[in-house]
Amino acid sequence: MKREFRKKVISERKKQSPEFISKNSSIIVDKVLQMDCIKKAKTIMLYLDFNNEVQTDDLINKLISLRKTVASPITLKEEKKLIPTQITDLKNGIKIGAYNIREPKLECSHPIDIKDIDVVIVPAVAYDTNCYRLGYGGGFYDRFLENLRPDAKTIGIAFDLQIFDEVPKEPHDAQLNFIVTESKTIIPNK
Ligand SMILES: Nc1nc2c(c(=O)[nH]1)N(C=O)[C@@H](CNc1ccc(C(=O)N[C@@H](CCC(=O)O)C(=O)O)cc1)CN2
Ligand SMILES: Nc1ncnc2c1ncn2[C@@H]1O[C@H](COP(=O)(O)OP(=O)(O)OP(=O)(O)O)[C@@H](O)[C@H]1O
Repeated sequence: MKREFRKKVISERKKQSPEFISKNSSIIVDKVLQMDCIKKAKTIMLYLDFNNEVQTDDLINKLISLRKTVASPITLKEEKKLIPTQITDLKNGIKIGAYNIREPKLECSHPIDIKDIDVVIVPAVAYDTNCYRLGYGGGFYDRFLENLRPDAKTIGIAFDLQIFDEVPKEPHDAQLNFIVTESKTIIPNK
């Protein structure tokens, strides 16, 4: 169920043009920067995009220039773990990591205590209209989000084509506080 759904959405997203991806990413980034929880946050974790995900480089640069502490995950494939690690410079502090996804170089930086994170901007393959998320199938974010401070906020960013009335889900699947797309902001209805 999850597998086929994933494949379908990933292939649909892959078909989008570079212009579509960059134009809509920039709309989404502007909306995220207006959010209250982002304005208030001191420490923000967000992903480095791959495979036509909503692009985050501009958002990272803006948050750094606003003097936020910005962290991205280092992925430990075997342990199925994400290590949030500070980024101070997207140009020099990044290398290619697990699954060919860019990640911070640990030698240039240091891990961030998960309890210091105020907001996490989460990647996904698909979301439903009640803010449940379907990821790539590693369970990385489900495990990670369980250990956040209870008052930390989670924001999913995605294109409209990734939003469905319902996605296949299991009891461990995370429900986020907000989803932001190029056309709307969604909050849970229950
Ligand atoms: N930008 C970004 N970073 C992220 C995630 C994400 O969704 N987006 N992840 C969200 O959790 C984690 C990585 N999760 C992933 C899990 C599986 C595959 C994947 O391509 N699997 C292949 C098998 C590849 C292999 O084993 O080498 C497959 O399923 O065919 C990719 C990413 C951590 N970092
Ligand atoms: N909190 C958790 N604790 C233990 N196992 C988990 C947890 N979350 C997920 N898993 C396991 O990890 C595997 C992948 O989960 P799932 O298919 O929900 O991943 P996903 O949310 O799509 O991926 P990701 O979070 O990496 O983007 C499943 O076998 C699931 O049982």
